[in-house]
Amino acid sequence: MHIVADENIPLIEQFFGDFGDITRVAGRTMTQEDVAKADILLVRSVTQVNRELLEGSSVKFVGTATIGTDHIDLECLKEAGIGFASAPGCNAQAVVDYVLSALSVVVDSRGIDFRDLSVGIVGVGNVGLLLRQRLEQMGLTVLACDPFKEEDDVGELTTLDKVLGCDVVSLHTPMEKGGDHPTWHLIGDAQLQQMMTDACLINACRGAVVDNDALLKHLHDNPDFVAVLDVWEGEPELNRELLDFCALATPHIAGYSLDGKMRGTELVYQGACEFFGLPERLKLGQFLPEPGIRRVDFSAEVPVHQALRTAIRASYEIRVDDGVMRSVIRHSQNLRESFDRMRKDYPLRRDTINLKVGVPARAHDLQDALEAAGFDVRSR
Ligand SMILES: NC(=O)C1=CN([C@@H]2O[C@H](COP(=O)(O)OP(=O)(O)OC[C@H]3O[C@@H](n4cnc5c(N)ncnc54)[C@H](O)[C@@H]3O)[C@@H](O)[C@H]2O)C=CC1
Ligand SMILES: O=C(O)C(=O)[C@H](O)COP(=O)(O)O
Repeated sequence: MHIVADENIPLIEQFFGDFGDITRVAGRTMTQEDVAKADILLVRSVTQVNRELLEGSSVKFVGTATIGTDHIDLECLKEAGIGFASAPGCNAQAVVDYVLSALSVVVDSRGIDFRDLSVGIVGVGNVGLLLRQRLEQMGLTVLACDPFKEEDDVGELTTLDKVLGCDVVSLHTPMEKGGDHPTWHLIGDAQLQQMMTDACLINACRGAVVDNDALLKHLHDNPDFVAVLDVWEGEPELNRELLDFCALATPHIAGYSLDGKMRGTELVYQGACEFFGLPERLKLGQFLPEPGIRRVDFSAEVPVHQALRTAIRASYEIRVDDGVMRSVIRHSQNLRESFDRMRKDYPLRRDTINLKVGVPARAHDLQDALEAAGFDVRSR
């Protein structure tokens, strides 16, 4: 078989080497010609997989090493009898780490405790549910809405209107233009007006879930409003003025932990094995390297809130990514190229669970709080 894969998906040679020969291509500019002779096509979020791309090709299976599938014309694949797999939940942990790091900056800037915050979650799927569990265990007030979920499965649900009343609103829906509950411009002028003037909006799902023009206007009119954007309407293009108004800005890297990326490859490998009736011979565990920073230790005297902030940022520091983004975009002559370059060259980052946190055996509150935030807590 012939496999055509995006050049930025890790471990393709390791997982797909036994399937056949592999050609790597640039995902953003993938053409009909690139995929013409492929049996298996492996993509990321930057490749639009549609009728036009697949026309006349021999593709039998498409895998996307992503959670989101809005770049894939699923109807077209179904009609053509092409097998498909995505990677549900692969980088959910990384997105939750991203939101926790953003929240740590918000609480610092306000001089408050995490537990003083109410957080509204829009979309309680793999990311939203994990976030909810983490935040509730950490003692924050959480409201959530999701028209497709049952309370028995994801906990108490409320309306979007109520969620918009929280101190922080975090978006975790797919990008969907059609259906009964579309998410395209789910947050527009009317919804922003419903939020508190000093509320914080976090978007780490898809850019167009927020009307970016409306958000920019809102930020102009409400200087205390806080926007944290990982995803941008029309990316890799983005509005430089909007970036300047954001409290934290990153280039669609919320899910970019090494663990999340590699898990994405493993999941599409599993999907391909199932589709072609082949045995699964490989497991991700054999490829994941040891984490760099392995352990931080706290004394019993460290206040819980401070230990949480320190551990969260030792694991993932959103302000570093924000600083890189501002500097790169400020000097960029070519926004598209710069945006994709930051993503391609993204430094190695690990999921929170890889960070061991040492805590004295008698410091039970500290242990509980750090475990709630997702750390591997070792009592000593
Ligand atoms: N910035 C990044 O690096 C990443 C972004 N993403 C994006 O985040 C999205 C969410 O990820 P997951 O939680 O894993 O997806 P998921 O599919 O597990 O959950 C999405 C949830 O949103 C709900 N939903 C759909 N329409 C809604 C609406 N109108 N209002 C409220 N809820 C609605 C669904 O019922 C579902 O429970 C993905 O679709 C993807 O686009 C995912 C991973 C990384
Ligand atoms: O999984 C998703 O959905 C995402 O948004 C990915 O983190 C995006 O990564 P790329 O596919 O663009 O590398």
